[in-house]
Amino acid sequence: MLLADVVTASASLAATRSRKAKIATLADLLNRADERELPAVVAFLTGRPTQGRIGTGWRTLAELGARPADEPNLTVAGVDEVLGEVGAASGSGSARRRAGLLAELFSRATEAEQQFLFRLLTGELRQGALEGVMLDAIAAAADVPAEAVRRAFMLSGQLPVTAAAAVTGGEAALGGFGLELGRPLRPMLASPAESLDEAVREHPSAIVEYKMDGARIQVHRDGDEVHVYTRTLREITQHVGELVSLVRALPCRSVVLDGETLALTDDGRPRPFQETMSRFGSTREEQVRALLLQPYFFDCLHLDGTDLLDKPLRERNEALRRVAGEHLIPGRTEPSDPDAILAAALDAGHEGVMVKALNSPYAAGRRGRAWLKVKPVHTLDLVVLAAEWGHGRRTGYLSNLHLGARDPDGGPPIMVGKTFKGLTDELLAWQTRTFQEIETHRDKWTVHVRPELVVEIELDGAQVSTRYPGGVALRFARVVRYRPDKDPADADTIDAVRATLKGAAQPE
Ligand SMILES: Nc1ncnc2c1ncn2[C@@H]1O[C@H](COP(=O)(O)OP(=O)(O)OP(=O)(O)O)[C@@H](O)[C@H]1O
Repeated sequence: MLLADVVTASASLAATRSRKAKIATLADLLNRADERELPAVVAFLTGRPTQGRIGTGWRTLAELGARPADEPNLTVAGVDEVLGEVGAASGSGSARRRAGLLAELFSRATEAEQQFLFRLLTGELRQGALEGVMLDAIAAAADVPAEAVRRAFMLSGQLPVTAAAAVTGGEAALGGFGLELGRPLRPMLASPAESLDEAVREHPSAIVEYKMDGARIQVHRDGDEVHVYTRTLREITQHVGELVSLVRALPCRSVVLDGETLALTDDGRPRPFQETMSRFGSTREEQVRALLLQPYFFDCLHLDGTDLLDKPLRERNEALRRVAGEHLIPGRTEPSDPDAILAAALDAGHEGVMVKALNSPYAAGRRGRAWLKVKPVHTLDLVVLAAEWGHGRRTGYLSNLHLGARDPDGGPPIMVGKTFKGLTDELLAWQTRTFQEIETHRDKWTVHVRPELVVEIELDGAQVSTRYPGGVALRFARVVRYRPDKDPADADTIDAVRATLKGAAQPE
């Protein structure tokens, strides 16, 4: 298949808002692709080359300036191979080698292909929102139930692998995906509840536990081998030695645990989220010693040879207590007084509580109602689109953030407001540096960036506005923290922003 076919499909995806039309375009393309190139086609369209990030900066690519070819002749397989070589280049002279390979690739691409490759390599094409559409397209192309595709994706975490299995082996191949020790699966997520009362009414048979203010971890142990993954399935084993030793000492042979990790202050309050996240990228010994992470487990997906994913929480809970009883998330009870647990959680500096239905299976990768979160402070996770240079004390710093909500149909983020509130001096310095690394262009006041960073914003709801394309604007927005554990695909949608309109119209 020619790269040009993928580029054309990508353009038609961008040109329509209809989910049905997108699925039809994708299914048609998948059907035309050769078995061997199918994974690459899926990877390119969802903006994630199979080789992962190639470590190519925007500037390097912009400087290539290759004259475009007249006729399309690049194949998907050919491009995939070159990107593989680029990704594999290491050691001395590797930067030059990478630039050489890319220059050669770009010189063989037409103008439209150059633009596509550029956006693919800089991560600009990465549209997690397209994932749902792609899952349905795979189901349509392979003529298998969408649920079977979704389940395989949850277990493998990889769309290209799922697509190849669906198209080559049908439902039987998809059914072959199980929980595999050492292969992380997408974590189960929660839905917001209006209030604790409402949540408890919805799940009369439930447990309530703290929603702790840390970072999600998934731990796999097989014998002595332990792996630790983040919410986005990034492996962080080498950074969290203390968690590895702790899990290795648990009374079992094999286990998969789901939980939250954080470091506490001396008086037992959560340390700032930024500090916990910084541990995920560092092996510096002094940093490790200064910030010892503790795990707080809340689910057990596998124990000693038995998969528990499809078992009800009640049963998973028993396994969890048996294997990790000393490291449970606090508060966890079948509540007689849920309000007291919520009060205690807030008192201890956490966000709120979770209410989880005892009869529910573990729905990997799903944001369902089996888990309800109750948080008194309303926040939204939004994507940073740009920032303006500050004034006065903030001269020289990128300050006022332009914020976007996710388009549920897979389009680019939709701007909903700006804020410069809540930024510490440290964050100002950090964002001034970081934004210029992911800059796409700038004008006199504003530096525009690739929509990669997710920031958590506290707000007083939204108001109707003609200033922004989504018809809504944030009210009294302020930055709570950056969310490096989230992809833009995890950001809140424009619908979630609109859902806060009502509250804004009726101040308490
Ligand atoms: N007891 C708990 N059970 C499940 N998740 C918990 C718990 N305590 C803290 N968490 C965190 O909350 C997240 C689940 O909430 P949710 O599904 O709403 O994801 P989220 O969108 O990341 O939420 P938020 O932005 O509110 O942290 C988990 O990813 C985990 O990091």
